[in-house]
Amino acid sequence: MNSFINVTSEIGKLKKVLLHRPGQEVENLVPEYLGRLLFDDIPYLKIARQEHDIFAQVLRENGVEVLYLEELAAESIEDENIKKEFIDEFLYESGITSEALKEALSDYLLSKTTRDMIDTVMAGVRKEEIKIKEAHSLSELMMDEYPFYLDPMPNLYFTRDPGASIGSGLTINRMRTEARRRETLFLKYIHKYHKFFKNTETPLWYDRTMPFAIEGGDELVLSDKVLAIGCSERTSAEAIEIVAKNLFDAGTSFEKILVFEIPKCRAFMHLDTVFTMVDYDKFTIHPGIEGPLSVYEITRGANNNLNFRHTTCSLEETLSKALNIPSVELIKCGGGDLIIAGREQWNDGSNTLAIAPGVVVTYERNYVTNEILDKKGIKVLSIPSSELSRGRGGPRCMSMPLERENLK
Ligand SMILES: NC(=O)NCCC[C@H](N)C(=O)O
Repeated sequence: MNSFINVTSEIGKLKKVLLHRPGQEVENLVPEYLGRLLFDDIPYLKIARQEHDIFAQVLRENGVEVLYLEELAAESIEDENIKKEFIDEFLYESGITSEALKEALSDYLLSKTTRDMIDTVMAGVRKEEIKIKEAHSLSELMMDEYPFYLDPMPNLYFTRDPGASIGSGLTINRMRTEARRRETLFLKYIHKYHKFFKNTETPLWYDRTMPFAIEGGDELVLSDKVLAIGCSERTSAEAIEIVAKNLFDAGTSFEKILVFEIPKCRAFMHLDTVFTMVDYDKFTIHPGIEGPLSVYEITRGANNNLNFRHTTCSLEETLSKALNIPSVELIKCGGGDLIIAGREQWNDGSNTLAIAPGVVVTYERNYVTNEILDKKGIKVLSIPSSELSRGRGGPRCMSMPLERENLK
């Protein structure tokens, strides 16, 4: 049976991608909760949307079919029973324990069209939006200062992280932080109920119910044989092992998982904050990551076990070996200049989205890195990014490829 997913590289011509157009969830960001919601500043929604629309338009103009998470999610739960199942699960995962509140929120959500309901759960529900009929408990009676019944999910426009396409399957991830954990519910329902997936067989290499954290920004498909996964602030060694085991057990083309141990801090967040592939032999990199790296290789072992090997090669050597080519070129964000690299890295200068070999989408504000890429023969399609960049993610973070052409 066919799968809806086909991603066997980071650079093969992009055919289908999943995005989320920033919505009211961004307007529910307030300074008090920025840190917990993983933002450093508040984007101006109107402009963020214009920028995001340009991103989608650039993709379309280059032959990419753009699908929206919010639309697919709504289409998946149109059936009344599925909608109720979704709401129950969503409220449970949002920590709603009081029966009266659960009822009030369910009624409120069910009174909307499915698409409005999806937008509402994404945006969050403020306390003033609903009335509880009658308080049955002290906690219902005592309204504390916290403004939301359901927290907003402002990170949804980084569709890269809740799931990842690998080969013909998906990982639906367990997000490290509470702030992003419910995001993966949408993918669960899409994978289970959407018509695109219904008559296909799309295996899951990882499932959101598993206890170990993994995020898509750490998952890079270097080729149909080699995966790179960052063991990072967001992704654990245990989850990587499970993904490796499932890929090998299913008899996929993947032969090796390279586990990059990267510093566990926000500046390095995910592996795709540190490097992204832009052409057959070219990568953009965070200048801080060049030195000898701790990399672990996972391969198939005897009796369905995994083999592990620790190496400490340079990034260059590791990547050229992985791709089976004589050498790779590492293009430093900001040309390696301390100030420029610092500034452009802060705005995701190394986080490019390749839409074909040697063709990338980047933020236009990273003009020094963009010029360097251009001089190296890379076609750079840059998009405005004053507001989108405030969420600390670039074009790769804002996109989840569903289908790429296989490389010849
Ligand atoms: N792959 C990525 O690096 N995604 C960027 C996610 C940014 C978001 N504010 C977060 O902290 O999760």
